[in-house]
Amino acid sequence: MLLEVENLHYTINENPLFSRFNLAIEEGNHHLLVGPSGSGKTTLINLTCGLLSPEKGAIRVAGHDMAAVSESGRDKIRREHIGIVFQTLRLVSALDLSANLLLAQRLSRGTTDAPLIASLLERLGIAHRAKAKPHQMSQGEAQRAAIARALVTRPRLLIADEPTSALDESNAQQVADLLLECAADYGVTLLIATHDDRLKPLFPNQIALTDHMLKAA
Ligand SMILES: Nc1ncnc2c1ncn2[C@@H]1O[C@H](COP(=O)(O)OP(=O)(O)OP(=O)(O)O)[C@@H](O)[C@H]1O
Repeated sequence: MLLEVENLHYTINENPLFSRFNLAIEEGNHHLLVGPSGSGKTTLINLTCGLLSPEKGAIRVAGHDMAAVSESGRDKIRREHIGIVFQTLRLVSALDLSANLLLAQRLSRGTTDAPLIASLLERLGIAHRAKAKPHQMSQGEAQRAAIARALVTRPRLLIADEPTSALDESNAQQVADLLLECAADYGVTLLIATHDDRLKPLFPNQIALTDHMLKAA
Protein backbone atom coordinates (compact mmCIF):
# COMPACT_ATOMS: atom_id res chain seq x y z
CA MET A 1 0.00 0.00 0.00
CA LEU A 2 1.41 3.40 -0.95
CA LEU A 3 -0.57 5.46 1.56
CA GLU A 4 -2.39 4.19 4.63
CA VAL A 5 -4.15 6.32 7.20
CA GLU A 6 -5.39 4.30 10.14
CA ASN A 7 -7.63 5.46 12.97
CA LEU A 8 -6.59 9.10 12.56
CA HIS A 9 -7.60 11.60 15.23
CA TYR A 10 -6.87 15.28 14.78
CA THR A 11 -8.43 18.20 16.61
CA ILE A 12 -8.31 21.90 15.85
CA ASN A 13 -9.31 24.32 18.62
CA GLU A 14 -10.95 21.45 20.51
CA ASN A 15 -13.10 20.55 17.48
CA PRO A 16 -12.45 17.05 16.18
CA LEU A 17 -11.67 17.47 12.49
CA PHE A 18 -10.74 13.81 12.03
CA SER A 19 -12.02 11.04 14.25
CA ARG A 20 -11.30 7.36 13.57
CA PHE A 21 -10.51 8.27 9.96
CA ASN A 22 -9.14 5.58 7.63
CA LEU A 23 -7.81 5.70 4.11
CA ALA A 24 -5.83 3.35 1.89
CA ILE A 25 -4.38 4.14 -1.51
CA GLU A 26 -2.66 1.50 -3.60
CA GLU A 27 0.17 2.36 -5.95
CA GLY A 28 -1.27 3.38 -9.34
CA ASN A 29 -4.77 4.12 -8.00
CA HIS A 30 -5.36 7.85 -8.38
CA HIS A 31 -7.78 9.53 -5.96
CA LEU A 32 -9.59 12.81 -5.58
CA LEU A 33 -10.01 14.20 -2.09
CA VAL A 34 -13.26 16.11 -2.19
CA GLY A 35 -15.24 18.06 0.37
CA PRO A 36 -16.56 21.51 1.15
CA SER A 37 -14.33 24.38 2.22
CA GLY A 38 -13.18 23.76 5.79
CA SER A 39 -13.75 19.99 5.69
CA GLY A 40 -10.05 19.36 6.23
CA LYS A 41 -8.55 18.62 2.79
CA THR A 42 -5.46 20.77 3.31
CA THR A 43 -5.07 19.53 6.89
CA LEU A 44 -5.18 15.90 5.70
CA ILE A 45 -2.52 16.71 3.07
CA ASN A 46 -0.33 18.31 5.72
CA LEU A 47 -0.78 15.27 7.98
CA THR A 48 0.01 12.89 5.10
CA CYS A 49 3.20 14.80 4.31
CA GLY A 50 4.28 14.90 7.94
CA LEU A 51 3.96 18.69 8.12
CA LEU A 52 1.46 18.10 10.96
CA SER A 53 1.39 15.23 13.45
CA PRO A 54 -1.74 13.25 14.31
CA GLU A 55 -2.94 13.06 17.92
CA LYS A 56 -3.68 9.40 17.46
CA GLY A 57 -3.41 6.94 14.62
CA ALA A 58 -0.89 5.92 12.01
CA ILE A 59 -0.02 7.47 8.67
CA ARG A 60 2.13 5.18 6.57
CA VAL A 61 3.78 6.32 3.34
CA ALA A 62 5.31 3.45 1.38
CA GLY A 63 5.23 1.45 4.60
CA HIS A 64 6.97 4.11 6.72
CA ASP A 65 4.96 5.33 9.73
CA MET A 66 5.19 9.13 9.75
CA ALA A 67 4.16 9.31 13.41
CA ALA A 68 6.84 6.86 14.56
CA VAL A 69 9.82 8.93 13.45
CA SER A 70 11.33 12.30 14.34
CA GLU A 71 10.72 15.49 12.38
CA SER A 72 13.87 14.91 10.34
CA GLY A 73 12.72 11.32 9.72
CA ARG A 74 9.40 12.66 8.40
CA ASP A 75 11.26 15.14 6.17
CA LYS A 76 13.29 12.25 4.75
CA ILE A 77 10.19 10.13 4.01
CA ARG A 78 8.52 13.14 2.40
CA ARG A 79 11.60 13.95 0.29
CA GLU A 80 11.97 10.36 -0.87
CA HIS A 81 8.38 9.50 -1.68
CA ILE A 82 6.12 12.54 -2.00
CA GLY A 83 5.87 15.44 -4.44
CA ILE A 84 3.57 18.27 -3.40
CA VAL A 85 1.84 20.90 -5.53
CA PHE A 86 0.76 23.51 -2.98
CA GLN A 87 -2.32 25.64 -3.52
CA THR A 88 -0.11 28.73 -3.50
CA LEU A 89 2.46 27.02 -5.81
CA ARG A 90 5.46 28.24 -3.73
CA LEU A 91 7.89 28.80 -6.59
CA VAL A 92 10.89 30.94 -5.59
CA SER A 93 10.11 34.34 -7.13
CA ALA A 94 13.74 35.43 -7.60
CA LEU A 95 14.62 32.33 -9.64
CA ASP A 96 13.61 31.40 -13.17
CA LEU A 97 11.75 28.16 -13.80
CA SER A 98 14.81 26.11 -14.63
CA ALA A 99 16.64 27.34 -11.48
CA ASN A 100 13.53 26.57 -9.39
CA LEU A 101 13.59 22.97 -10.59
CA LEU A 102 17.35 22.57 -10.07
CA LEU A 103 16.99 23.98 -6.54
CA ALA A 104 14.14 21.56 -5.75
CA GLN A 105 16.30 18.62 -6.83
CA ARG A 106 19.34 19.84 -4.92
CA LEU A 107 17.36 20.41 -1.72
CA SER A 108 15.64 17.07 -1.95
CA ARG A 109 18.34 14.77 -3.28
CA GLY A 110 21.59 16.71 -2.99
CA THR A 111 22.13 16.20 -6.73
CA THR A 112 20.61 17.51 -9.94
CA ASP A 113 19.24 15.68 -12.98
CA ALA A 114 19.14 18.06 -15.94
CA PRO A 115 17.79 15.47 -18.44
CA LEU A 116 14.78 14.78 -16.17
CA ILE A 117 14.13 18.53 -15.88
CA ALA A 118 14.30 18.92 -19.66
CA SER A 119 11.94 15.97 -20.13
CA LEU A 120 9.42 17.36 -17.63
CA LEU A 121 9.50 20.87 -19.10
CA GLU A 122 8.89 19.36 -22.52
CA ARG A 123 6.16 17.01 -21.26
CA LEU A 124 4.35 19.85 -19.50
CA GLY A 125 4.63 22.18 -22.50
CA ILE A 126 6.67 24.85 -20.70
CA ALA A 127 10.17 24.26 -22.12
CA HIS A 128 9.98 27.67 -23.81
CA ARG A 129 9.41 29.27 -20.36
CA ALA A 130 12.55 27.76 -18.73
CA LYS A 131 14.14 31.19 -18.31
CA ALA A 132 10.94 32.92 -17.13
CA LYS A 133 10.49 33.98 -13.52
CA PRO A 134 7.24 32.96 -11.79
CA HIS A 135 5.68 36.45 -12.10
CA GLN A 136 6.31 36.36 -15.87
CA MET A 137 4.25 33.19 -16.31
CA SER A 138 0.52 32.88 -16.90
CA GLN A 139 -1.53 31.11 -14.22
CA GLY A 140 -1.72 27.96 -16.32
CA GLU A 141 2.05 28.00 -16.94
CA ALA A 142 2.77 28.59 -13.23
CA GLN A 143 0.52 25.68 -12.29
CA ARG A 144 2.34 23.41 -14.75
CA ALA A 145 5.66 24.73 -13.38
CA ALA A 146 4.59 23.75 -9.85
CA ILE A 147 3.70 20.27 -11.13
CA ALA A 148 7.14 19.98 -12.75
CA ARG A 149 8.73 21.11 -9.48
CA ALA A 150 6.86 18.38 -7.59
CA LEU A 151 7.93 15.72 -10.09
CA VAL A 152 11.66 16.55 -10.36
CA THR A 153 12.39 14.34 -7.38
CA ARG A 154 10.69 11.30 -8.95
CA PRO A 155 8.11 10.84 -6.16
CA ARG A 156 5.86 7.80 -5.94
CA LEU A 157 2.96 9.88 -4.61
CA LEU A 158 2.04 13.27 -6.06
CA ILE A 159 -0.26 15.33 -3.87
CA ALA A 160 -1.85 18.42 -5.41
CA ASP A 161 -3.99 20.92 -3.51
CA GLU A 162 -6.63 22.54 -5.74
CA PRO A 163 -4.50 22.37 -8.92
CA THR A 164 -7.28 23.51 -11.25
CA SER A 165 -9.60 25.67 -9.16
CA ALA A 166 -8.02 28.99 -10.22
CA LEU A 167 -7.88 28.05 -13.91
CA ASP A 168 -10.28 28.72 -16.76
CA GLU A 169 -11.96 25.87 -18.62
CA SER A 170 -9.23 25.09 -21.16
CA ASN A 171 -6.32 25.45 -18.70
CA ALA A 172 -8.14 23.29 -16.11
CA GLN A 173 -8.71 20.55 -18.69
CA GLN A 174 -5.09 20.79 -19.85
CA VAL A 175 -3.69 20.58 -16.30
CA ALA A 176 -5.97 17.63 -15.44
CA ASP A 177 -4.91 15.79 -18.61
CA LEU A 178 -1.23 16.54 -17.93
CA LEU A 179 -1.48 15.28 -14.35
CA LEU A 180 -2.88 11.97 -15.59
CA GLU A 181 -0.38 11.71 -18.46
CA CYS A 182 2.59 12.53 -16.21
CA ALA A 183 1.33 10.01 -13.66
CA ALA A 184 1.44 7.33 -16.37
CA ASP A 185 4.77 8.45 -17.84
CA TYR A 186 6.63 8.87 -14.56
CA GLY A 187 4.94 6.13 -12.52
CA VAL A 188 3.31 8.42 -9.99
CA THR A 189 0.12 7.92 -7.98
CA LEU A 190 -2.07 11.03 -7.69
CA LEU A 191 -3.95 12.35 -4.68
CA ILE A 192 -5.71 15.56 -5.64
CA ALA A 193 -7.62 17.72 -3.18
CA THR A 194 -10.27 19.70 -4.97
CA HIS A 195 -13.71 21.19 -4.96
CA ASP A 196 -13.56 21.53 -8.74
CA ASP A 197 -16.42 19.47 -10.20
CA ARG A 198 -14.66 19.45 -13.57
CA LEU A 199 -12.19 16.88 -12.23
CA LYS A 200 -14.75 14.42 -10.90
CA PRO A 201 -15.48 12.57 -14.17
CA LEU A 202 -11.75 11.96 -14.67
CA PHE A 203 -11.15 10.29 -11.30
CA PRO A 204 -13.39 7.35 -10.39
CA ASN A 205 -11.84 6.99 -6.92
CA GLN A 206 -13.03 9.73 -4.60
CA ILE A 207 -12.52 10.24 -0.89
CA ALA A 208 -15.32 12.43 0.40
CA LEU A 209 -14.74 14.59 3.46
CA THR A 210 -17.72 16.11 5.20
CA ASP A 211 -17.74 18.67 7.97
CA HIS A 212 -16.33 17.30 11.21
CA MET A 213 -17.07 13.59 10.97
CA LEU A 214 -15.26 12.14 8.06
CA LYS A 215 -15.75 8.92 6.17
CA ALA A 216 -13.98 7.44 3.19
CA ALA A 217 -16.48 7.13 0.34
N1 LIG B 1 -3.81 26.57 11.95
C1 LIG B 1 -5.13 26.57 12.12
N2 LIG B 1 -5.68 27.23 13.19
C2 LIG B 1 -7.00 27.23 13.38
N3 LIG B 1 -7.89 26.61 12.57
C3 LIG B 1 -7.40 25.97 11.52
C4 LIG B 1 -6.01 25.91 11.23
N4 LIG B 1 -5.84 25.18 10.10
C5 LIG B 1 -7.06 24.81 9.69
N5 LIG B 1 -8.00 25.27 10.54
C6 LIG B 1 -9.44 25.01 10.45
O1 LIG B 1 -9.60 23.62 10.21
C7 LIG B 1 -10.64 23.38 9.27
C8 LIG B 1 -10.10 22.61 8.07
O2 LIG B 1 -9.25 23.45 7.30
P1 LIG B 1 -8.61 22.99 5.93
O3 LIG B 1 -7.81 24.16 5.40
O4 LIG B 1 -7.91 21.71 6.13
O5 LIG B 1 -9.90 22.74 5.03
P2 LIG B 1 -10.04 22.58 3.45
O6 LIG B 1 -11.04 21.50 3.23
O7 LIG B 1 -8.68 22.42 2.85
O8 LIG B 1 -10.65 23.97 3.03
P3 LIG B 1 -10.48 24.81 1.63
O9 LIG B 1 -11.19 24.02 0.58
O10 LIG B 1 -11.17 26.11 1.97
O11 LIG B 1 -9.00 24.98 1.39
C9 LIG B 1 -11.23 24.74 8.93
O12 LIG B 1 -12.34 24.95 9.75
C10 LIG B 1 -10.09 25.70 9.27
O13 LIG B 1 -10.61 26.97 9.63
